[in-house]
Amino acid sequence: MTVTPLSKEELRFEQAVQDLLSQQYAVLDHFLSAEEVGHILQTLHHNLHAGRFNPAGIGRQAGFQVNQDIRKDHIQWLDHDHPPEGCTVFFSRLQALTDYLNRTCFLGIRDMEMHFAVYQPGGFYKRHLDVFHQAQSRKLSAICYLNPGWKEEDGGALQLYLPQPDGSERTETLLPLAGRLVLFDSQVLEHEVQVARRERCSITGWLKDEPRLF
Ligand SMILES: O=C(O)CCC(=O)C(=O)O
Ligand SMILES: [Fe+2]
Repeated sequence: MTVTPLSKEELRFEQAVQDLLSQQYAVLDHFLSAEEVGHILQTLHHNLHAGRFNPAGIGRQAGFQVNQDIRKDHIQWLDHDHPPEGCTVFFSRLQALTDYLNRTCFLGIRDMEMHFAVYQPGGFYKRHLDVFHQAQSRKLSAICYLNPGWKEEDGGALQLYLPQPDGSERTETLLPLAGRLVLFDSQVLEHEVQVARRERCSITGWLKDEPRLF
């Protein structure tokens, strides 16, 4: 029997699988190159200045509300079947990762929902879980950051709260570095976005085990 060695990409995906299994989150640095991030940022800023972003809310459908004491970012939903200019590479790479997760972990991911997010200076998102009663289909949260030259003093870190087997909690602090993809278990991990001191941009969304109904 011949065994085909894993490609460089598959090796990275395999590491992400191992990290997800062992610690419920994974970080893939350089998921996008600096140039790819630059192209996506151009589209994001174009859409932002064209007024295509809305204040983000919490909850779904009838339960939806905008509460700027809890979260203070603006978002634009993206159609991954027709990605905006510059975003095709992001969606195809995320799809390749999703296919790998389905093949190796039987996660049964069948859909994704993604939006651009912008936190202006002073923006934050307090500690929360990404699943609502109406959105149990969210399996993995996926966030890809678009912030060239981000430094610790710029704030805006993602703080993950990791439950430990002994009942205690460990925190992990991740800077929103350009090209970095963070994946974590949407059902389990509470997290927050610390106050950003400069504009903080990302593509944020969820890998889901139910297809869209419309
Ligand atoms: O941007 C981040 O680091 C996390 C965003 C987040 O938690 C969310 O949109 O639900
Ligand atoms: Fe979240």
